Amino acid sequence: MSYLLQPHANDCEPNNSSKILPTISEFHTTFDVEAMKSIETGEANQEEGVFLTWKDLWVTVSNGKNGRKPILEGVKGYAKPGQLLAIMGPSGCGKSTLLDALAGRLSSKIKQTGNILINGHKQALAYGTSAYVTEDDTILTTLTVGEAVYYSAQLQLPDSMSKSEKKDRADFTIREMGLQDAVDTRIGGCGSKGISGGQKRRVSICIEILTRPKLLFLDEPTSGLDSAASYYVMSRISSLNQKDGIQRTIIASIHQPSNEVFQLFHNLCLLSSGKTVYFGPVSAANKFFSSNGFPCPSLQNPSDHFVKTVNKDFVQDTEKGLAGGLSTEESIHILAKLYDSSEINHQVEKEIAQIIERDSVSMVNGSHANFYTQCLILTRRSFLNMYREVGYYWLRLLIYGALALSLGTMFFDIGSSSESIQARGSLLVFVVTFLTFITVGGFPSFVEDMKVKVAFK
Ligand SMILES: Nc1ncnc2c1ncn2[C@@H]1O[C@H](COP(=O)(O)OP(=O)(O)OP(=O)(O)O)[C@@H](O)[C@H]1O
Repeated sequence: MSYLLQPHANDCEPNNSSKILPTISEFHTTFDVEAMKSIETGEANQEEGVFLTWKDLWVTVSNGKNGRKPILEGVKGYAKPGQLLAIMGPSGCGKSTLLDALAGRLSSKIKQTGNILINGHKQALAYGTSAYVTEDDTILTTLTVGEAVYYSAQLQLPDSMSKSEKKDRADFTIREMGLQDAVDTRIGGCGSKGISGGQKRRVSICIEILTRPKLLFLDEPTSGLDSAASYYVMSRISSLNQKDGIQRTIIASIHQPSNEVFQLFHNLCLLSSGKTVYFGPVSAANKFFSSNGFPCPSLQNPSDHFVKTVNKDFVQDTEKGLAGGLSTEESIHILAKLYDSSEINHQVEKEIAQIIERDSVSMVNGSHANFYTQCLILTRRSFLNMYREVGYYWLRLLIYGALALSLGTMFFDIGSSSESIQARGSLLVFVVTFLTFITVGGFPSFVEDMKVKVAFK
């Protein structure tokens, strides 16, 4: 298992330039007791990873009176344990839709046909086997990194695990994502600076991998990050399998990976207007493009070249051009046709057939905390959030104090005559109305809290 202790050559955190490579002692703490236990007992090897295949996948949406508009047009592909698949393409080509379809998250208004098979069978993903990291980081900004992950662990992990085991899992996952130095730092948001964008992405991923899912979907994991931070986030994700011994299947939609990030992926699914232009090994993509008349110019990032070649949103300068001065539309059409008849496509079809034919174990449903524990944890987390939010408790307390003082002076010593009954009534109506209106002010905070709770499902 010596490879487990090999740090990645460029594993550096951009916000912490003094710490270019983790020290040996850090690596020893990263691969701590939990990882070693699961590796020693062979726990990870006993359980099979998730093989995902999809074929003839069509996704359509209603287009008003004009019938239905296709978003994905008969795409196919596969994802295997221990491998990273990148879904790439120009904006609006259907990356998120494909990811949502594979994760079973499409809304009921969207129609989907075709075969999506998990371990060769049509089955729903069992609880705890998959996780989906959305593009937006839905984390409570008032919590520290440690608190956010620990509360999540208490909510998501089963009651059969003790509190200390949940804490250990949370600590281990934090170290896995390289967040140990930021554990006591608040997440922060607009108005209160907290952890960096890259760290925020890693906290979101941390929360999602707490249940040790074997299938991980990531929607734009590097959006909004500079190239160094993107590399750091993606290299952490790609090294997860080596760290805890779980052979994860990782599928990520990604916009503009740097060359270093691109090389971390095993397979590439390149889409254009919902059609597959290329699906196959990342290492073979360059050869496929160059042998078909679209060589990557020297000094250009291959992934940029692929996306640029299949992007028809902007008029290309055909003189400078794509191969032979073709329009982008024609180039995409040619590439898609050449791919269909290519050896890579045949290999993909063979691979899909082999995955479907394999003998596979059906997935076991995991469990999460029971209703009572969830209520308790959510109340505690919500209280902490409101306690730290200045505008929630403390500003209100100040307003209530000022109001009590002014009402007290106005209605001081109103006596016990019959006129005072009317004054008492007015006071009561005013106080009730005021309290009702000020309660509405707490609604935005409640909505934020709701988003985080929904994200846990
Ligand atoms: N529910 C929907 N109703 C109508 N059109 C939709 C719906 N969902 C997606 N689309 C359309 O499908 C296309 C693909 O959308 P999708 O979000 O998958 O693209 P994307 O490749 O992820 O884009 P980006 O990279 O910009 O996030 C877009 O043109 C979008 O407008």
